[in-house]
Amino acid sequence: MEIFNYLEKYDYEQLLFCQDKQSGLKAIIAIHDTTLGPALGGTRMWTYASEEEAIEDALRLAKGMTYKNAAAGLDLGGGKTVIIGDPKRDKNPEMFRAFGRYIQSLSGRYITAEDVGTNESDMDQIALETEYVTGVTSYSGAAGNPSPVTALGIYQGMKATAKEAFGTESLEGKVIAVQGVGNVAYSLCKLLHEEGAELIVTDINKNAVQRAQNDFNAKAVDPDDIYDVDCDIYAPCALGATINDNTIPRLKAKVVAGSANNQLKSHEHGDILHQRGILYAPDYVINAGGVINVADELIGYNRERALHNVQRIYKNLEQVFAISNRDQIPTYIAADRLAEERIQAKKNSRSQFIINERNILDHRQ
Ligand SMILES: NC(=O)c1ccc[n+]([C@@H]2O[C@H](COP(=O)([O-])OP(=O)(O)OC[C@H]3O[C@@H](n4cnc5c(N)ncnc54)[C@H](O)[C@@H]3O)[C@@H](O)[C@H]2O)c1
Ligand SMILES: CC(C)C[C@H](N)C(=O)O
Repeated sequence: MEIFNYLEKYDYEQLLFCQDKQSGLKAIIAIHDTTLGPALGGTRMWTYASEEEAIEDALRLAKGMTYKNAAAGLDLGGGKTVIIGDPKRDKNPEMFRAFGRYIQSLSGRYITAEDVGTNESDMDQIALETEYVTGVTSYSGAAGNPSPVTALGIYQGMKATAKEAFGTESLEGKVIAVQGVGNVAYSLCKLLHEEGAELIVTDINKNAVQRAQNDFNAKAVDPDDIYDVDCDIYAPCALGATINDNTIPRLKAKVVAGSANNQLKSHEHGDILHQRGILYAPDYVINAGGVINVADELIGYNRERALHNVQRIYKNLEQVFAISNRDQIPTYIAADRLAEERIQAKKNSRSQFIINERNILDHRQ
């Protein structure tokens, strides 16, 4: 990968490599854009096949956070970290403390939180070294695990998408295929089950599947079969790029709405969904509940306010569908426009986030 060419092409600000031999930390922090404020984005721990794959993931996820935070109306820029390693085998507290010191060295340009492979205890370790971490449990007024709130946002967004696609927001009796029943999707399935939706689930983790079968009467299929099932809604809630050349022709759903980041393998797959009349709820608009929740920590966490703000996802999606209908464009382009307009408006008055000016962190107690 020609790194500077890539950074220039998608206008990234910064890419950092952090190494700590003692703890085994190998982290890549990508800061995409800090026009709206400090970059907030989670830390993913994953076993990447190569360093290049890890860099690419950090970069793609960081850009997604810029758009997510902008579309959610937050005064925050976009960044993300990936830690190379197996979260089940390679984690240790010292690793997250070393990572915390690297975050601290950025003086607030980047703030972290949970993502796939990391949890509240990891954030608590990071918090021992830096204040620039959210989703922690270790002090009063902490937001804790963002996943249930992300699930609430997906649920709201799925209802808005169903209203657009089926003419009713009710999910009762709808058949919903859920790929990956981890932290977010378990809470999502609970809400869907309570509303009377029929669930078909899959996961590479058999225990996760079993739990969904027991708790929500879900039907289970093998991981690769989820694309072929007869359903109304496909909810990708595992990893990214599952909307691609191989899977689109197999989808029976009229709606794609789930929690995974970077669901489209590339932009053209958003075009193909549009041409086929499959309504796509842009990933970073529908899955913003978690970041809206942890961002509230920065101004003194208030659960009621955070949950109230998460309800905005319904309206944000209505706005995306309205732009898409008005301009006859795919929903992913409509969402990008929404986010880019907000960033551009701010850019007209100032560019990068510099810590020594008034900003969202001023409220931190
Ligand atoms: N946790 C949050 O608050 C949050 C917020 C926004 C977006 N997201 C995104 O939502 C997705 C899920 O996040 P999570 O926190 O629930 O993660 P998680 O790790 O708890 O759950 C993911 C699940 O997907 C399963 N999985 C992985 N590959 C699979 C495959 N090929 N087929 C089927 N199942 C597979 C895993 O076994 C796991 O159970 C991720 O893409 C994450 O980036 C999460
Ligand atoms: C809680 C958030 C800061 C991070 C979350 N994993 C996301 O992708 O939105």
